[in-house]
Amino acid sequence: MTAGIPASENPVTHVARMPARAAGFAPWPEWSAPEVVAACTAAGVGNPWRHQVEAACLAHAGRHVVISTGTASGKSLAYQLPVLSGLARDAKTTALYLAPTKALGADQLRSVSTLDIPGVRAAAFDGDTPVTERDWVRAHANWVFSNPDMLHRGILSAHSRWAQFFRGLRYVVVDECHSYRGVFGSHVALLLRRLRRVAQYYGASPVFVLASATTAAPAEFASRLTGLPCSAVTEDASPRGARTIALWEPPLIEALSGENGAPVRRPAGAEAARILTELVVEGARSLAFVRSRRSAELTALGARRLLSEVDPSLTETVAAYRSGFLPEERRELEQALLSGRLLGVATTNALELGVDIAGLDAVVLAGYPGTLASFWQQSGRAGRSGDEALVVFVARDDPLDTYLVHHPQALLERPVETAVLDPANPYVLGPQLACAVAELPLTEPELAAFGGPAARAVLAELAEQKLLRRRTSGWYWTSRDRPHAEVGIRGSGGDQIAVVEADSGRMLGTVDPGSACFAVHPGAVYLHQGSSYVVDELDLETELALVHAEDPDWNTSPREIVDITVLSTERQCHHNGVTVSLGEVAVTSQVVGYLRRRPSGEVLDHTALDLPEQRLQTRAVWYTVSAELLESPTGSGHSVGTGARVAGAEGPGATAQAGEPAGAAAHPVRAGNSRPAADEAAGEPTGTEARRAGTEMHPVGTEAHPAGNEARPAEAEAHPVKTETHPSEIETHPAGTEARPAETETHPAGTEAHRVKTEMHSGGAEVLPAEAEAHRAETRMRPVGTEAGIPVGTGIAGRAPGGAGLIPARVPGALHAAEHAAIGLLPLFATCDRWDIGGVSTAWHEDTGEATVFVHDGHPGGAGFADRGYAAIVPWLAATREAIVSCECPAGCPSCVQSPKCGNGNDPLDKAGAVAVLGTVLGALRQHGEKCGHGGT
Ligand SMILES: Nc1ncnc2c1ncn2[C@@H]1O[C@H](COP(=O)(O)OP(=O)(O)OP(=O)(O)O)[C@@H](O)[C@H]1O
Repeated sequence: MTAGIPASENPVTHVARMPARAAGFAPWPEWSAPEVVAACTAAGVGNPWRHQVEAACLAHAGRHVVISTGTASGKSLAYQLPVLSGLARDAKTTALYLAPTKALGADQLRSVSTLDIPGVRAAAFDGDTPVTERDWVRAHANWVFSNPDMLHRGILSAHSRWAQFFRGLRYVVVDECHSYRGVFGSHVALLLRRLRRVAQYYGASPVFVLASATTAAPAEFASRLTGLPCSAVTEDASPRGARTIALWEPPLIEALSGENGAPVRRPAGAEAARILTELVVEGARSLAFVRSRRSAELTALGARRLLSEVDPSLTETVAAYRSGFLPEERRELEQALLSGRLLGVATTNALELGVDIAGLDAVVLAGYPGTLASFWQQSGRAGRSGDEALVVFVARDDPLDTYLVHHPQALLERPVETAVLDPANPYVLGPQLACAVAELPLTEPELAAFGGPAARAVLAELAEQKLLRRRTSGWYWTSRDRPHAEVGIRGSGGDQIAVVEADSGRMLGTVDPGSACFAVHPGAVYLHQGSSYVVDELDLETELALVHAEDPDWNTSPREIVDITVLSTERQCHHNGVTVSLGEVAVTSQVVGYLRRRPSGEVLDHTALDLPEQRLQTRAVWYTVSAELLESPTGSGHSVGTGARVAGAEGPGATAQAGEPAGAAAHPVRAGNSRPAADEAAGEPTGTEARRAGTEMHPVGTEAHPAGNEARPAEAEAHPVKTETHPSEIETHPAGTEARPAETETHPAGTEAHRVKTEMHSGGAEVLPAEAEAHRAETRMRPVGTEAGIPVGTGIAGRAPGGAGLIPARVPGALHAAEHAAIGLLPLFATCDRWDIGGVSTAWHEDTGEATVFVHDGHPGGAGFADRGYAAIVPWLAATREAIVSCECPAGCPSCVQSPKCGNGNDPLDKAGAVAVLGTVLGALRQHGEKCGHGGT
């Protein structure tokens, strides 16, 4: 695969081999219904694997259980066996199956229906179920396949029509439960509590059977999600072929320079196309996972083009995942791959779930899929018993990907993360409690399931709003209208902005109101099911965005101004000049214009916009560094380029910063992003989504924004996020696309970027104890000290930390760069997408009185990400610093400190300064025994 690549450009940073595993069997449990065993055997499952039997027996015995094993390990049988046996034995028994996507639900329904067990009447009840069939399902189906959205709007809201179904409810299956994270996860957690309450009302207390990709602490997570004590089955006894995993960092392209003259790497999608070509030529059946549908098309196209040069007869063996796969199309694809008619398929993560493809020869992942669970789920598609399989992880231009290819242990040896959710978020609790009370009056003893005191406070507020009434016996819904339609469980709630095609009147999707100015501002490019639209008008009052179909060869990225205010500080620790805090903040932002950029990164123009200010009240983690510590020399006596100028530091903004440090406070640097960043697969069935890519017109740079369009480094297109918010289950794609940061335009700062290299010194690059090992690993892979001009191995464990040695003019760029990278790395600790979070950095903040870097949740009320950041502050910032140091670029590029969505055009950014600041902050935290946080995952 690396044939033809000069040794000096070898993109492979690490190779690992995972041994084969033999199957472990267990006998069919004696309680299994013979007809179920017969049907499974006929379907090819002769003997169940041990973990299947273990989980099935727990469920049968009435214990809530989560099965958390690898890809294609037969998790379905673990719940099918007890459920089907129960249904076959007792005519009154019923079961509910919930999937995060309609497609997965349809797949599972098909698999159950194929077994054709007498007495089992399985049926779907989702947005696609025709109204004429719904009555039949309610009256006759004994296994209902649905999704959380439909449970919320279509089942619980009208539970009396489901009385018979609820009376017999013995099992609730929650499939792919690890996808219930963030705000969506918090909603689903409360939704399941509502389900339990309603079931109880009809006299049922169902057993919950959850299936999950491998995650850390699955029992804990399942218990948090259901509110019930759950056992976990994690010993995977399915057979697996041996796999070789290669980590691949695309080389820098000499001839191209990006934003501010930064170097540019070969796009991961193009690299994946090349690898896929090689694999197809070798006759290997392969899947390439990319981050967006457009990228899937481009990758398949690229591979076909390359194949036409090598062996034209092979071009037809490569296909792209097409949007909106129907179950039959999935089956066709599975068959085509199985039979060898197709050898290579480029796909989004929509094929991660609900597809029975395993035992492939190779899987290519272009870009980190966001979570380790997804990484293993996708790479698990490769591996045939008896044969070697290959997994290639290709890094995108992104700090997290850079970190991972240089720290293989973080990818290959870390326990899979626990999904983060926060059912106590008042923004989620409020609407959920309103629905709960509207379903059935809520009594005092029931409060505990909804968070006790937090629920009480929210109920008091709802009572004040006259939505419900408090009586001695509990809380009662007063309105005749049900609140359900107003509550979007995949977003932050509130009235959604409808995105409508003006000509046809067709509703394409909905956008969260908080994201509308970013996602569907006038002029924005809006993607829906792979098609492109341009927004003509956004009317926030009538909650309408009018669009027309157009596929321009440019993307849009909004620019915004932003401010952040600390509302309360909940936790705080001080460490000699460094303070780390966790609390509530108000982020105000205003989209003031947008850039049109070509996919190459070339900026066409800037258009001003007049849109209202948005306010986001959420949670943030922030750290401050005293001026003394920033300026004082490093512990080793070296200064970090005192007097050095960073790229962009001479721009207008930087000059203002340099001259008036206090002025920086008025113009904080906004970084980050946000929004319900459900995986593409998660949003597959329906959904809306939006992304912000923010920007700021103020001197100091900005990164993203709550939900925005943004430049996606490798694919030059927006990263799809979806939210399921509408009963009709319309699927939408992230509004907006945006250019890749790899700008081809020449930037005056580009020349400066190289100057910085010679001015960097070792100071601030102190290596902290826990990082020493990482450094050693890194040293093995690349000669340290030749990268980025930043020597990295100078630290001494336990030494008193020094200052950052920065002159005031460098502080904004250093903090800005540290913030960009920190946002990129938080997903490693908080199971969020970098789009779920945002950030602001400033050389002086009026609430803290010091240089401050904020990283905040992008959802109202927070989704638990900032809390994870606080808990894992030391490993998080250490990884951030490592990611920057690992990148060989001289002065900052998208692989380390540049953000694709930086509103300020990544200016100023001071890579060496960021390393110095992070080294100093870590030094202070470590010196005080890491009392802040708990050390992370
Ligand atoms: N005991 C078994 N023996 C042989 N094949 C089995 C056994 N159990 C399941 N299978 C087969 O393994 C394949 C994968 O099963 P299934 O889809 O249930 O796995 P999964 O763990 O849910 O997969 P995913 O990781 O995609 O969610 C199916 O084709 C199924 O028929």
